[in-house]
Amino acid sequence: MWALVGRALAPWAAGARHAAASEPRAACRLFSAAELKEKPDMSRFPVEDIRNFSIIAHVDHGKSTLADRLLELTGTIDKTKKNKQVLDKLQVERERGITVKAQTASLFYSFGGKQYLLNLIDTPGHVDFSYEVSRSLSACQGVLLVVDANEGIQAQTVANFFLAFEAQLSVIPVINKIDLKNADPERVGKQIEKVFDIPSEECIKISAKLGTNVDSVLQAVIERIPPPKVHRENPLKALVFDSTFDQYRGVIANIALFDGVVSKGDKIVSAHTKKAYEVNEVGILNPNEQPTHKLYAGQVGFLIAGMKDVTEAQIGDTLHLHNHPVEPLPGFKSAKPMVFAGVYPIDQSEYNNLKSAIEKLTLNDSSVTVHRDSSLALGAGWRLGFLGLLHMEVFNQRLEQEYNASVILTTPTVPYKAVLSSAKLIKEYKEKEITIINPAQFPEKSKVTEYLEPVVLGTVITPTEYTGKIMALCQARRAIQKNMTFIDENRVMLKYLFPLNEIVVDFYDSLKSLSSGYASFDYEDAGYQAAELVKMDILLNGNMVEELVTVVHREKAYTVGKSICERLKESLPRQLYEIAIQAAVGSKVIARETVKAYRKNVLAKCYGGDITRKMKLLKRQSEGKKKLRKIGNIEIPKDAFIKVLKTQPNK
Ligand SMILES: Nc1nc2c(ncn2[C@@H]2O[C@H](COP(=O)(O)OP(=O)(O)OP(=O)(O)O)[C@@H](O)[C@H]2O)c(=O)[nH]1
Repeated sequence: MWALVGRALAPWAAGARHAAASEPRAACRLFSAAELKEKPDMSRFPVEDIRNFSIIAHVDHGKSTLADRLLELTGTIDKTKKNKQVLDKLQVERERGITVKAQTASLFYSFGGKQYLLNLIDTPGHVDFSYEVSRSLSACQGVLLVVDANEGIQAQTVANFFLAFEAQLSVIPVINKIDLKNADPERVGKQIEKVFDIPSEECIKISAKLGTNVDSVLQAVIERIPPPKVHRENPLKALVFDSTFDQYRGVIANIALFDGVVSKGDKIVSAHTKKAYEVNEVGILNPNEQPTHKLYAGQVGFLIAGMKDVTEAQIGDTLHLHNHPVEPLPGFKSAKPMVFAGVYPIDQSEYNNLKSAIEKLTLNDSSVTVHRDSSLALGAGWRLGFLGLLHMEVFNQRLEQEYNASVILTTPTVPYKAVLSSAKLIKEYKEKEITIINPAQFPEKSKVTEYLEPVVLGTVITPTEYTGKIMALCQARRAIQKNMTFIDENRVMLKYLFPLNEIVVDFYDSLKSLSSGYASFDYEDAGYQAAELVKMDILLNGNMVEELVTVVHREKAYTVGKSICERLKESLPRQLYEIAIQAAVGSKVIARETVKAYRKNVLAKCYGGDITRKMKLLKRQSEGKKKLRKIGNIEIPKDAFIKVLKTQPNK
C-alpha cells in the first residue's frame, strides 16, 4: 500500500488522548456580562486546560462554516442566520466568499466537568495565502484538517497537511458536508488513510452547515490535541504571529505566549528592533477584542503597545520584558513574492492619496513588497510584489473598496534573474546576478551570460478521466513531469515542475475548464532554471505601451504577442485615426492588428434638436475623456488594458 507519510512519522496516528472522555455539557458563556466589563481573569485557565488549534483545508471545503458552528456551540456568538462566516471580516472576503486573512477567536467550552479555553485560528485555503497558514500554525499544537465528503482530498488539502505535519502538529481529520447527496465519507476516509496514513476511523464525519456531529469535533480538540508546552514562571516570551493596523490605536499585534505573563503597564522589548514599549492593552479575541487583565503562557490574544507601524511588530518577532532578554523564537521565513506588477495613479495628482492608501494597506498585509518606481509614460508609482495573482487582485480590490483609490496595473511578471557579462552593468548593479522585477529593466542578451526563470513544483489532483488532457496542458506549459500516483481508483495526483510564468496568469482557469471544475492545483517554490527569455514590447502606432511590456519565453513570443494584439483590438474603441497594434521583440515586429478609423459623432442623434441635450452629451463625452489614457494621439479607456491584462493567455 502506498502512503505519503510513514506511520512512524505520524505521532497522532495512534490517537493520543489528553483528557478524560465524557459527555459534553451544554454550551455556556463562561464569563458574565459584568465580568467581561471588568475584564475576565485569564488565570482561571491553567496550561493543561488550553488547546490552540487551526482549521486547514482546501478552498471551499467548509473551514469558515465550521468555525461559525464552533463559535455558536461555545456560545461565543449567537445562533442567527446573520452570523455567516463571522471570522471573514473584510468586505473582499465576504464578496468573494473566501478567507484572505487568518483570524483568531478564543472559545470557552465546558467538557467533563472542566472549563477549557480553545483558541481557534481560521486560515485561508487558497495557495496565495498559504503564508498566512504557516504563520498561524506556529501558534498551534493541532489542526482540524477539513475535507469535503464529495470532493475528497484536493491539492491544497495535501499542501496544508504537510505544513501541519512539518510543524509536528496533531492532525484531526474532519470529513465535512456529509449532508450532500453525493457525499461519500467512506471513500474520503480511505483516501485520508492512504495519503496521510491516518486510520480512517479517526475521521470525524460532520455537516458544518447543519451542525451535525460538530460537538464531537470540540471533544476531539480537547482529547487529541495536547496543551501547549510552556512555562508561566519563566520571563515573558511572546511570539507575534500576525499584526494589523488601526489608525487610532496603532499596531494591534496577535501574540502567542510561550512563557511568562504580560499585563497592561509592563515594559516590553522587541527582540528584532530592540525598541522598548509600554503595554497599553492586552486581551483575547472573542472574536472581537475583549480586554483582559493579563495574558498567561499558553494563551493567544492581542497586545497594543504604542507601536506606530507594523514594521515595529514584525511577524515572527519575539517580545520580552525589559531587562529580561530571552532567546528569540525561530520566527518565520519572510513571504516570498511570486508576482510583481507596476501600480500607478490614473492621474498623477492622486499620487499622494495612493501613496497613503498603499502604506496603510501594506501595514495590514505585510506580505506585499513595495518598491518605488517610475516610468516616462505612467509617471511616479510603485512596483509591488504579491504572493500570486489572486493576492494581487484582492489587494487592488481592497485599495478601491477600503481606500477609494483606483489605479493602473501593469502586466504581472515573475521575478526573473540574469547573470550579467557586461562589466559596465556589473559595476552599475554592484553584483553579477540580478533579479529583474520590472520588464522595462530587462537587460539585453548581449550583456548577459544567461537568463534564469523561477520554477515551482506543482501538484494536480484530478479524476482519472481528465488525466490525458491535463498532461497535454502541462506539456504545453513547458512543465516536466516528476511523479504520478493514484489516490484511489478514480483519482490521480500528478507532480510537475512548472516555470512559474506559465501558471501565474491563467493555468488554474484552463485546468478547471478542461476538467469541468474537478481538478485542483497547488504549488510550492522550487528555485530557478536557465531559460531563453526575450522582452516583448507592444506598440500603438509606433509608441510603446508601458503597461504591456512583458518578458516571455522565446518559444512563446509569437503566440503571446499575437494574442495580446488581438485582445487589444477587441478592447480599443475606434478613433479618428487608424491604429496599428504591434508586438515587437527588439526591432522585429512579430504580430500586428489594425483598428480602423471611425468618428463617433455624439451629436448625430440630435440634429436640429434641443441645445441643452446637445450640451449634456458633450459634457458627458468630456467627462469620459478624463478616464482616458493617451498614447501618442490615441485615446485609450483605462479598462482596455485591464481587460487585456486579465485575459492575457500564456499558451
Ligand atoms: N451542503 C453543505 N455545504 C457546506 C457545508 N459546509 C460548508 N458548506 C458550504 O460550502 C461553501 C464553502 O464554505 P466555506 O466555509 O466558505 O469554506 P472555506 O473552506 O472557509 O472557504 P475559503 O475561506 O474560501 O477557503 C459555502 O457555500 C458553504 O455554505 C456542509 O456541511 N454541507
